[in-house]
Amino acid sequence: MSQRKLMPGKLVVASHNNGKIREINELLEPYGFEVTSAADQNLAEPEETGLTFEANAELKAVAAAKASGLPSLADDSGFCVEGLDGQPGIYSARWAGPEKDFAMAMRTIEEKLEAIPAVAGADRRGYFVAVLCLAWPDGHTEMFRGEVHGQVVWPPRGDKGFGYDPVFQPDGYDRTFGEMTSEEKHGWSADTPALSHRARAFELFSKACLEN
Ligand SMILES: O=c1nc[nH]c2c1ncn2[C@H]1C[C@H](O)[C@@H](COP(=O)(O)OP(=O)(O)OP(=O)(O)O)O1
Ligand SMILES: [Mg+2]
Repeated sequence: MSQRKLMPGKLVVASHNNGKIREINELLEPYGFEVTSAADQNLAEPEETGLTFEANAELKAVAAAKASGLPSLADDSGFCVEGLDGQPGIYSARWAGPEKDFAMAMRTIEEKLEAIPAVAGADRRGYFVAVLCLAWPDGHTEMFRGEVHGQVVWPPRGDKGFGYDPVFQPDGYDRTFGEMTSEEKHGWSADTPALSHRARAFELFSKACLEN
């Protein structure tokens, strides 16, 4: 299917996560959209019944585009730990429970890694995934995936980000995402074009769908 450009105008960020909404707003900033979020618009939070990041990103984007009548950009993301066979993965938000307790979710990861017998040695590599899906009210969608690989560190460090940021140290850096400003997390201050999973997916999205 051919790629469709997104014309300047109103755009819904189909998310209820403030950390994500803030980052996506920063990434969209240069393009001059009139951005609102699904949270601002009181749109229902769809049940994430998909078994992949792609399926959940599409379901959130399509639901918001249908409900708002506006192009809608959803992000489905998560943290995958190699030693835990990719968990929590698509269940990353759910591991934090209804109270969105990420201190607990980070502790759960560490406890599961520490429970792995020393002979095997826990594989502490991990990576974030973000899939961005843009949906138009007529049902057309475009999808982009970004990943960033690194290590799970313990104890958590830094309070600048959200979610699992304090326990993730990207390859080539000695600080966690929790210790980075959002400019650094996006990759804007380094010579890499994009660093975080979200910034990497966004870069593909902007090249395909936005006027650069
Ligand atoms: O850059 C990140 N830094 C730290 N943690 C992150 C990041 N990106 C995703 N994560 C974790 C936390 C989040 O809660 C979950 C995504 O779950 P996910 O269902 O995609 O988002 P969500 O339920 O929080 O909000 P919503 O679905 O309304 O967009 O993975
Ligand atoms: Mg969610």
